[in-house]
Amino acid sequence: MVEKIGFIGAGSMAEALITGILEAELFSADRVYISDINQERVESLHNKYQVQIANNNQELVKQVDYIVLAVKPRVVKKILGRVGQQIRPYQKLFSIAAGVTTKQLEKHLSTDVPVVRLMPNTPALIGSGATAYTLGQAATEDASRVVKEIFSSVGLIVEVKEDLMDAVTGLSGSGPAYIYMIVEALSDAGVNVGLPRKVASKLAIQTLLGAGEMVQELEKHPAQLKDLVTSPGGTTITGLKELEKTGLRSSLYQAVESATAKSKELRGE
Ligand SMILES: NC(=O)C1=CN([C@@H]2O[C@H](COP(=O)(O)OP(=O)(O)OC[C@H]3O[C@@H](n4cnc5c(N)ncnc54)[C@H](OP(=O)(O)O)[C@@H]3O)[C@@H](O)[C@H]2O)C=CC1
Ligand SMILES: O=C(O)[C@@H]1CCC=N1
Repeated sequence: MVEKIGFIGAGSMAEALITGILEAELFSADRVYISDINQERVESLHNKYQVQIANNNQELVKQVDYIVLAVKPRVVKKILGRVGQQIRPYQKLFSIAAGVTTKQLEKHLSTDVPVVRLMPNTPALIGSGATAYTLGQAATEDASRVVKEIFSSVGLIVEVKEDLMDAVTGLSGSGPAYIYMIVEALSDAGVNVGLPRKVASKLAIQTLLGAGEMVQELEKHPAQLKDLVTSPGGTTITGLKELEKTGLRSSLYQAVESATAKSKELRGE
């Protein structure tokens, strides 16, 4: 893209997105700007990716077309209180802060600044992210087109109504961590029954990848694919019985529900 993109907050998620968009060659490093209160962090990302350093958030806003707000939800208000009025209608504000609504963001801006609230996830780092977005009141088809172009370069992107953004945060925003925990637990479980750690980890990861790809490619209901693994009176049904007994399904329901509630709480209203 010929436009410039800048990240206010150069933490984990900004790094995942920067890596993904550079890898996808959507932006060159001379068109990507970062600013962060942590100067060590800024230097480290600059050295690693050759992205441009803005001395502060005000400088960044002056330099770029697209501003990605990638700070923790609790500092959004303070930052936009300082730079919000500087943002011009030809620019676009993309916020990835969990819980913070487009209305809350728009309070600090001129009424005609396009705002998009997004919820990406860390696999964007390797081009396998999942992002949902919703448009603010001044965001038109043009904002939608730009968001799709940028975020489809790092994975899947879907538009949802704003009242679903907290649920997205509980499911796919936080979801990679649930899956990493499952991989770790499966690998430990393999070690528990005698497999060497490396073998157990490799098998756990590939099983997860294979099952994920299969459910995506075959477009079958996951229960149908589960049935294919499950021989009558066999090993799988014995394992599944344990997962039902110990409540894997209800644990996941509960995790997504609590994370969704937390997303709402983070907006501080
Ligand atoms: N991590 C994830 O998987 C995802 C995160 N998000 C959202 O992205 C946002 C960032 O999350 P994440 O990357 O994990 O958080 P991080 O804490 O890793 O990154 C935020 C960065 O912003 C810096 N910062 C704090 N205050 C300012 C300021 N005034 N100006 C500029 N930079 C500042 C922080 O510095 P310091 O640490 O010194 O405070 C930190 O380096 C959050 O709102 C989160 O909800 C969305 C999707 C997924
Ligand atoms: O844990 C968090 O609050 C952020 C939002 C989604 C993923 N990480």
